[in-house]
Amino acid sequence: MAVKIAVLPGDGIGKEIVDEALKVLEVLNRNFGLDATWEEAAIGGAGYDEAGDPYPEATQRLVKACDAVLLGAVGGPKWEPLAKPLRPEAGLLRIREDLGLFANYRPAKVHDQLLNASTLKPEVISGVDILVVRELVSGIYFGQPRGIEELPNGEKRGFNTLAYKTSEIERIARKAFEAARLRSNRVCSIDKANVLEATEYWREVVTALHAAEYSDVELSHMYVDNAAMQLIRNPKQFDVIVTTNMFGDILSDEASMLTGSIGMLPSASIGEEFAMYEPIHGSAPDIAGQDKANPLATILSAAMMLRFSLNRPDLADKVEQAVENTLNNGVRTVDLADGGASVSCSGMGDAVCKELEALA
Ligand SMILES: NC(=O)c1ccc[n+]([C@@H]2O[C@H](COP(=O)([O-])OP(=O)(O)OC[C@H]3O[C@@H](n4cnc5c(N)ncnc54)[C@H](O)[C@@H]3O)[C@@H](O)[C@H]2O)c1
Ligand SMILES: CC(C)[C@H](C(=O)O)[C@@H](O)C(=O)O
Ligand SMILES: [Mg+2]
Repeated sequence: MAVKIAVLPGDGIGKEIVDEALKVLEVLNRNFGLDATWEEAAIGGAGYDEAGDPYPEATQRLVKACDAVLLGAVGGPKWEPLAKPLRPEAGLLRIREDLGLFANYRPAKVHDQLLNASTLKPEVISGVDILVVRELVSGIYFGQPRGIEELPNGEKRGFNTLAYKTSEIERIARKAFEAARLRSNRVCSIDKANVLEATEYWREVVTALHAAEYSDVELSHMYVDNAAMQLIRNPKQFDVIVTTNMFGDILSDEASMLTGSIGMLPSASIGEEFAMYEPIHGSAPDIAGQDKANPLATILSAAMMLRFSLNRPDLADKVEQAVENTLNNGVRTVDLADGGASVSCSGMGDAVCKELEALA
């Protein structure tokens, strides 16, 4: 079946890493019977430069006409002086909201070949397989009121609102319980219920839903400060983590370091109707344009896209196997090389394509 992908490279290393994922899709088209086409559009700083809008109308139309969206990354110092709504990050938040992508799956799986890329002890991280399920379209990122205002005494203050409705908590918790049933059947819900009412209520709703519909799944609760510590102390205690937008943002970057590099973590953002796939990392301005970013998070995001949106779990398995084989061969981008020999971003993409071709 012919499928169409909206490709949004974005800024910084975005184009470099997305190009490598597209090479992988080309191999699948050529050798594995995938029938995918794609069309590129601008988002983030590129959208602002092209159309004065970080989520241009043409991009809005394209993403809704496609079977899935593949995104690189947005942001960079060039756009930092702009007002918040014009900044690249606003484009990313708007596409998530516009497409209703409330469930963000961020798997942190340790590859044993990369044990020495992590600063943590091998016995602590070997076998780690965590799925962070992050709420993506609500919480403090979207709560109203927000802003920077002047107080009567002339002092200024910045403020945001953290709020969660029952329906928003239930739908993300449901996704986490359902994911857990297909894995090790454990969910840890992470909150700050001891201080923040919005997450006190989060805990209450997760607990009630669990009792009503998912009592076969083992549920625990943890405060986010403890969770940040436990992720480093004993990450294997976690299977599925479900948490709020901001805590999920922070904890998934932390979890990525169990795998050796933030360049290893893919993600899928899913709603009722649309889905978008992107690495969890940003546009890495410090290495942009140097062909040294790790493209594996993006290639693995494309694998998630094949599995969840393009109805080709068989090809997702092949791509993941090709990545595994590439790592087995000792191929490393600089972030994974532990001071040893490394390949470029495109070198890593080529190596994965070669392994993929060998699986045909
Ligand atoms: N989803 C997104 O598009 C996204 C995510 C996070 C940050 N951002 C934006 O990206 C810009 C830079 O943010 P930041 O520096 O805080 O975070 P970042 O994730 O871009 O980079 C953090 C560090 O990780 C490294 N890194 C990131 N991706 C890598 C990869 N694939 N291979 C090797 N190294 C990699 C970078 O070189 C940098 O040292 C900001 O404008 C920020 O808002 C965008
Ligand atoms: C760039 C930013 C808006 C984004 C977020 O905070 O969600 C990023 O950090 C991410 O993790 O995708
Ligand atoms: Mg982030």
